[in-house]
Amino acid sequence: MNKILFVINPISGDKDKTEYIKQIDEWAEGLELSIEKWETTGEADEEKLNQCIEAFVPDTVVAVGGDGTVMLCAKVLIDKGISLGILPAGSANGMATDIGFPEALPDALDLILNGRTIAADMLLFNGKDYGLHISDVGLNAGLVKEFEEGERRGFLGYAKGVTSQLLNLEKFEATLKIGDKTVVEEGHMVAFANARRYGTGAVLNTIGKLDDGIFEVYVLRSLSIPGLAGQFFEHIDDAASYCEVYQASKVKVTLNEPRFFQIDGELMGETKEVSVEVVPGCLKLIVGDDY
Ligand SMILES: Nc1ncnc2c1ncn2[C@@H]1O[C@H](COP(=O)(O)OP(=O)(O)OP(=O)(O)O)[C@@H](O)[C@H]1O
Repeated sequence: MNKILFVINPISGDKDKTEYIKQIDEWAEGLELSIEKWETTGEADEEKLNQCIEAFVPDTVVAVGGDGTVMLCAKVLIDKGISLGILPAGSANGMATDIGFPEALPDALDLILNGRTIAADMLLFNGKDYGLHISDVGLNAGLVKEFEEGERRGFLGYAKGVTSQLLNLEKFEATLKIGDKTVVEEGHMVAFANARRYGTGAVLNTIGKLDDGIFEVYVLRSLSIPGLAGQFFEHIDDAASYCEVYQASKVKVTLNEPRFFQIDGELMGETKEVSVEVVPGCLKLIVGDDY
């Protein structure tokens, strides 16, 4: 019998999960399934989830939450051969959108049961932290910092923080060592993309695939209105001068001055150096029909 573990984040997206749980129960009725539900607590979840998986031994784990919940499950499932599915229920559902998971609960549940899986790559940062989606140093990580502080300082504080980030935008120099090639770039952000778009919908590249054994290093050289518009309307001009995209399986980036760094939306503080390598095909991931 197919065993499915639902990992439910009760606070994600500020959404009450009672309706999700009710629909999961109704869906499972009459199907040859053994299901279990487990709620995240926000503390030592990785360790607790590991124990839960060891005890239940599921065939599939389903993240019911946002990108943070997907990431938690992905980390725990590395090299385990257990499929990962998503019921998008966060404020940011970048990963679910990217791989074509439907937002409607019945459709997402149907995909979990009948969908195709791929052997997805993950990214390993500085030899210790895993990422699945998009991570970066510079502008976007600075905005993540303002957002996190803004939650404590209220909306006005947040707006002030974002404005100051954008008004005091300074370029930095980044030396990228990709294989035996070294390039020096100047810009506002260096992003490491296993996928194509941020949770906000902003598209970083149109060539990335989760299961190609490589990732894209995106350098935002300057902020341009056509460039920003392109990111939101998916008309990325690959020959544009405001950005550059490199493909790599391993990269070391050294900055001339420290900048904020974030992995899949989680702020890692300031840094002058980031090394990234791909961990190929380590995650069995359910994807949408059109992915
Ligand atoms: N029971 C809980 N109580 C408080 N925080 C929790 C709980 N369970 C998980 N969390 C926190 O939820 C975050 C992940 O949320 P997730 O990304 O899935 O949803 P989200 O609504 O998109 O959140 P965010 O907007 O913060 O990214 C993690 O920081 C995790 O520690």
